Amino acid sequence: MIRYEDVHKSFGPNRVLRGLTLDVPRGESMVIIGGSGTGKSVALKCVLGLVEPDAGTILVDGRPAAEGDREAFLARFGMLFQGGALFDSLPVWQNVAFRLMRGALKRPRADAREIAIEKLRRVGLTPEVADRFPAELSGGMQKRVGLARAIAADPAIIFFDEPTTGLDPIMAGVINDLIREIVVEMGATAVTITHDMTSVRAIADRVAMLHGGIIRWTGPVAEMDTSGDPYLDQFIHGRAEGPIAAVR
Ligand SMILES: Nc1ncnc2c1ncn2[C@@H]1O[C@H](COP(=O)(O)OP(=O)(O)OP(=O)(O)O)[C@@H](O)[C@H]1O
Repeated sequence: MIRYEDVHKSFGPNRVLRGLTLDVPRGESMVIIGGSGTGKSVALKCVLGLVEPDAGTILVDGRPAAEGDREAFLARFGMLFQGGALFDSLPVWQNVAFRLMRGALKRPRADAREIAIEKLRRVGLTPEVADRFPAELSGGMQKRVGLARAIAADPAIIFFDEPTTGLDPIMAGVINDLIREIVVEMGATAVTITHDMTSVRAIADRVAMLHGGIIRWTGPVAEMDTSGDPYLDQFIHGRAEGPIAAVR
């Protein structure tokens, strides 16, 4: 479904992606892990055309990601951004229905509102929340609203960028479980970036570790603990000592 073939990207002298090759199979949940600044976000942005690779190919359903009608291409994606990225000036339901009220996915306002309320319910929020503003909600509720927005248009592919950052462990667990349930029930292809190993175990079918600009290890989440890869072992156990140099 998503295939990276030898993708390279530098910013000036900073060689971030140095031959990224990775397959994300259709309907699977892939979690990308790796240290800060290793290029996880850059890798996702390359798929969406927000960053242009210097070399290599990215295919989505066998077709180059950068080709064709951009709006139709993006309409297939749902995204949950770090920090929720809600519009403060819009009530919750309009945040959820944002993409249903304009562009390729536009539909009548009443329908958009109805879908927003249904998606809010799916993430455990009551219809009363629909007319409130994001600033009136807790961080956990805002994250749920972001999740409802990500699934509003029933996307085939969903990107989750650090979905549990800033949440307490219990709320993080709730969001992890919701993500897992929703991805399974929608049959969506999901790519998640996270530092949170609890999230990895809750969300992933497969894991890919990005280090040194390449995929250092990838495999089913069940094989992560017995990979024998010293980089992966150091990362999943959070050890300061090991082949990955910790910057102090
Ligand atoms: N638009 C840009 N211009 C210049 N440098 C950039 C740009 N975007 C990313 N970078 C650099 O690319 C590197 C990788 O950044 P990226 O945000 O992908 O890391 P990450 O693995 O997602 O990190 P984190 O886990 O901390 O979010 C960093 O060194 C960053 O400074």
